[in-house]
Amino acid sequence: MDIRFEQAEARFEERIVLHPLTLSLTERRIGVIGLNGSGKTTFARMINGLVAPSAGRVVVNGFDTVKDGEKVRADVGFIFQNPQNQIILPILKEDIALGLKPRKLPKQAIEAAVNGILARFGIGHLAGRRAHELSGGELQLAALASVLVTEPGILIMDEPTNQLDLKNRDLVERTIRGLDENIIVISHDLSLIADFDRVLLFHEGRLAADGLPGGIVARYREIAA
Ligand SMILES: Nc1ncnc2c1ncn2[C@@H]1O[C@H](COP(=O)(O)OP(=O)(O)OP(=O)(O)O)[C@@H](O)[C@H]1O
Repeated sequence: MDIRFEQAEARFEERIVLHPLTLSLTERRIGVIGLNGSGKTTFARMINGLVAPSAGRVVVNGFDTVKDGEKVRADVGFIFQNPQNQIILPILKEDIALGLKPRKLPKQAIEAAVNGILARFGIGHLAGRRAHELSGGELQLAALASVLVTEPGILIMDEPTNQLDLKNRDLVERTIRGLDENIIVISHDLSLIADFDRVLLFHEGRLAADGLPGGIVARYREIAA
């Protein structure tokens, strides 16, 4: 994974939400923390080009997120804060197959990929279920499956354990820990990122601290106090 922010800034209607940021990310598991409204989601959305920089640029694996937006989005999977927004088609296995449609694979290959990804997350029994019937934890695992079936090189998750009860939170946390993919996780759940390779702390639209989880979480506690 090679993500570069080069003096990249984000503004919404003249208001700076992310001050110019220069940063290179190569670690496999990166956590992003900070108070509400500190700019975390905006930062994450800039990585897959959902938010275009108002100045500077963001380059992902050699591709500019604006000029080569399609290539970047094919390689950067994004799991939104509300997994309900992730599942578009009513039946889970149909929704997961949808992500593979652009590849024009034979029917059997699509079926094998869908069954394989559902099995990987232990939700094969939910294949024929309607998305709105799933519990919060099941929905989060389904969202993971729907994004990872396309094998993105980088996976971004925006508060993946936010709306979950303790049981589902543990399940989703364990699942995230078991992922082999390059991941960037925004989280208010500090235990989730406690053993990550690098943590970024945002505060008032600036990168306030950057390093190993222990020191950065301590700094966050000072800011929050
Ligand atoms: N599309 C938008 N238009 C206008 N303002 C926006 C937009 N998206 C975000 N903002 C503003 O930018 C600031 C940073 O928001 P952002 O969602 O990046 O923060 P965050 O750290 O992810 O917050 P949270 O932890 O609450 O999800 C906020 O003040 C927010 O209101």
